[in-house]
Amino acid sequence: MTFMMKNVSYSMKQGGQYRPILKNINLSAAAGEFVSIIGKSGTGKSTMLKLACGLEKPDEGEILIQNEPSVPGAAGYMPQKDLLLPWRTVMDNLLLSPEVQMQKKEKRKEAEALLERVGLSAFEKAYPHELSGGMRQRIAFLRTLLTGKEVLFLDEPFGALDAMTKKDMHQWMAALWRELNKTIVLVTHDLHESVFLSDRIIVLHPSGETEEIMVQLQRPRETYLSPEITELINTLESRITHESYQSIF
Ligand SMILES: Nc1ncnc2c1ncn2[C@@H]1O[C@H](COP(=O)(O)OP(=O)(O)OP(=O)(O)O)[C@@H](O)[C@H]1O
Repeated sequence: MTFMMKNVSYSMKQGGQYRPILKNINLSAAAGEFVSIIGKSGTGKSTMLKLACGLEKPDEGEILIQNEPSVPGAAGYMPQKDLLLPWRTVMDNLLLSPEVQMQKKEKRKEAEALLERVGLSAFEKAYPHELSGGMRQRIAFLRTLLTGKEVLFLDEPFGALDAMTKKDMHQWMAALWRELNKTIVLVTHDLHESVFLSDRIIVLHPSGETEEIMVQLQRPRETYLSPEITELINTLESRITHESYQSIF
């Protein structure tokens, strides 16, 4: 497995007391796999990603990226907010990460090629405020890609986009993922998005338990709500709200 979380538990200090957030989590992704994490708000999805990429340490358990303990920088991470620096151009934003800065010359060439590949070359010298929301998210994703990591953790990258732009982004992401053969773990609230993009979907319950649903739809997938897609979305919705997974804490 390219990414693995084994028996991970994590609690957080809230109001002077530690409260368990994640309990005994087991999660993995094989090389080139696309895995989504869904679940009610506050169940700990973003926390799971921060643990996965080494930004937080678990109370118990083990987290491995390509068979090595996860440390910051072992994987690519795209946080919820795109965090493009407003005073830097698109190119300068792309070259921002410390690991990219170390090989700036090669990475600039790679960045140019990536911009070309996704049709954004004309915006190399633009500033973030000159871009649409969808473009900003594309640039933020390219910045994560430029780190050259095999495993990428994406926290709700399309959450703030309107429905039409989101649909375009889903197709864009699906095509790019297929082409680049990266391992992607995505947190999302959008069930259609999880079905459209994923090989496997993990439902994180308020109890801290997880449940796994395989998506066996052929690729490339329909962008409209076909009966198969609708059925899967309904299944996911019923799993998220399932009675037997009420909080045990
Ligand atoms: N800095 C913090 N200090 C204390 N508690 C926190 C902190 N950040 C998050 N939490 C708590 O940890 C729990 C999990 O938060 P997290 O953001 O991981 O959930 P989530 O499933 O990603 O939520 P959402 O879907 O709303 O983004 C929540 O109950 C939240 O209140």
